[in-house]
Amino acid sequence: MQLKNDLLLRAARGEQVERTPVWLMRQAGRILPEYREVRSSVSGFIELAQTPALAAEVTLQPVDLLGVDAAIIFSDILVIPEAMGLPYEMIEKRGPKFPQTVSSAADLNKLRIADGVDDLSYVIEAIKITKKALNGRVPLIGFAGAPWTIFAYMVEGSGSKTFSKSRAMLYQEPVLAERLLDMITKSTINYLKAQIAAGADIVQIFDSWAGILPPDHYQKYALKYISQICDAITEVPVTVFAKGAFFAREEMAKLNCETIGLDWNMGIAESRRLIGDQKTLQGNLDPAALYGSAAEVEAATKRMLDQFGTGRHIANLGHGVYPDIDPEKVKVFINTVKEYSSQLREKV
Ligand SMILES: Cc1c2[nH]c(c1CCC(=O)O)Cc1[nH]c(c(CCC(=O)O)c1C)Cc1[nH]c(c(CCC(=O)O)c1C)Cc1[nH]c(c(C)c1CCC(=O)O)C2
Repeated sequence: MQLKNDLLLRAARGEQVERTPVWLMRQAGRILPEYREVRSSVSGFIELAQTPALAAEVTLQPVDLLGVDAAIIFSDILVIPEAMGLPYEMIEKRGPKFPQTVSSAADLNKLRIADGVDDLSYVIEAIKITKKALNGRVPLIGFAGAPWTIFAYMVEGSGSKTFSKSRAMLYQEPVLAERLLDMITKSTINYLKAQIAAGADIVQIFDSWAGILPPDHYQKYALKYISQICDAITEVPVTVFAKGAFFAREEMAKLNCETIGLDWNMGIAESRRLIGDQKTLQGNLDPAALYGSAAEVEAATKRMLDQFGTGRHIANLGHGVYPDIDPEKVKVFINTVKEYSSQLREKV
């Protein structure tokens, strides 16, 4: 179906756009009272994510209520370990927890490569329902975690300040680590292809824990596998967001992807210089900027847009929106992008 608003896809491919498209990482979630209401009607996050009609409903909320230029399917990156045989729990106010983890070949031998269709049929179903309900209004973003970030959760069993267990495995058991990374990569390719077949118009790979690896390990244990995913996904544009990987920007420019996400520590002009003009850049307002007054949010958003200019850009925050941000401030961010980026193009 022809999309009515395909700004995001055109910007990703480097085509001319009338204004900069805008969406927010983690837009489907706790910032909206409407989300919390749906969430409270079920036992918790996992039940919500596994009930396709409700997952579709909360995916649509930011499109209807905030006016973003894309929907992102409501799910989590941790559905992949679960589909491989390592279930997770989501502990209220604390985050994800894996009752079992991977620390030996015996643990790894119990896992399988996810096929992405049968194992994750609830996500696929949610995508189909969402696409129908969107009726072409905006594109739908599919996503997955990057292999390194998924590996880190599977080995560690939860979030961590240092991820020292998962980093230790790279030194102590590199062959085992590579086997696990390879299984995650194959599962992720299957999963992203299933999302695309169900209707995802673009996919994003989240490498949230990129920033804890040294550059040589990032190349060997992270980018190598991201690169395999980028090469395998030929159907739709791909965005790679590697939080904290400022040291890898030149290497990332070589990936077979359309868009590179920037976090808020990454300088915009410097990133453009390192990455070149063959990629679209996505980001990168400090998520904490939305704690400012409406006038401050507007000013900060304009400064960001001035720096990106009218080149290849998708506006976003530098990481996910914080749960206690006032949705009104999110609207100021979105509306400023829409209005000011149109004005910038009228000037040239
Ligand atoms: C690292 C990571 C996770 N999940 C995700 C990442 C990568 C992005 C990033 O770096 O933030 C990605 C994710 N998680 C969720 C989405 C939904 C789509 C969206 O709006 O972006 C996406 C894209 C829903 C969610 N995932 C989670 C929630 C909150 C659960 C709830 O409603 O109680 C939501 C809406 C839970 C989650 N899931 C995860 C953590 C650490 C937590 C707990 C902390 C937190 O709440 O942010 C793992």
